[in-house]
Amino acid sequence: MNSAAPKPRTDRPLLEVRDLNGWYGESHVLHGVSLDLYEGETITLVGRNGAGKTTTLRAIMGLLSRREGTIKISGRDMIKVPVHKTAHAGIGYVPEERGIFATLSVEENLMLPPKVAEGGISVEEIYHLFPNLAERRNSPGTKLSGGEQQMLALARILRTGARIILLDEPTEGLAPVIVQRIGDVLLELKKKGMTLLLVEQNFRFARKVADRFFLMEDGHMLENFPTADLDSKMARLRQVVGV
Ligand SMILES: Nc1ncnc2c1ncn2[C@@H]1O[C@H](COP(=O)(O)OP(=O)(O)OP(=O)(O)O)[C@@H](O)[C@H]1O
Repeated sequence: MNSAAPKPRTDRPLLEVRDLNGWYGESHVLHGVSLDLYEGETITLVGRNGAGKTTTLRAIMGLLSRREGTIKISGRDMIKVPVHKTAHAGIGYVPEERGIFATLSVEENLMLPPKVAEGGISVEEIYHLFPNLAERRNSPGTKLSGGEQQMLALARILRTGARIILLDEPTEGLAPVIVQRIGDVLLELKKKGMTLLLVEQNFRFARKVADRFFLMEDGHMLENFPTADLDSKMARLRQVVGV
């Protein structure tokens, strides 16, 4: 468990979301969501199915039909930035469905997104971090296991130069040994100073990597607390999330 004392919050968050509202068409889904994410920190959004976790990630990336509120990266307001320029602020999104191109090889999938910011992780480093991707670099996407697809989806974003990575349910449907491997990779990325925003239902996994938990319900952010408080919050989480 990550029980390090929370660092004093005198610095500015790398990602700051204030009073974010989001819509799918006419359907108002996010109601004033706020969160802050500090450089090098990992936070996890938790909540029932339909609470608005994925929508929060999509709203941050500008992938909703309508959003209102404040989203700042390093103090720069992103709401008015065109969607195709969002990634240039050094933020990357790994969606739940992973989006691996079945007919392309591992390496082609990896090289597909352009580099959008300085300091991306090199292909050599990526293959060092994910040795099974190196072994399978010429295999087509169709031949990859779910775990390999998840690693490739993450690796592909790391190469772009993103320093803030939004990861939607990275362990969903994966065997325990692969979940463990993904946890180790995320801890490696934390050591490299990456800033991570996870959506995750697997608490045992999340407590290993997250510094704080953010609890959502019905499109609202209820509260956040450090991972050290997770045990004392379990009854509340059972009530809100149904774990
Ligand atoms: N493309 C869409 N069009 C319309 N409504 C949507 C769409 N996607 C999600 N919703 C609705 O938005 C609300 C929030 O969904 P969201 O996917 O963000 O929840 P979640 O907390 O990520 O849960 P899950 O784990 O089930 O994905 C739900 O009521 C859902 O039905």
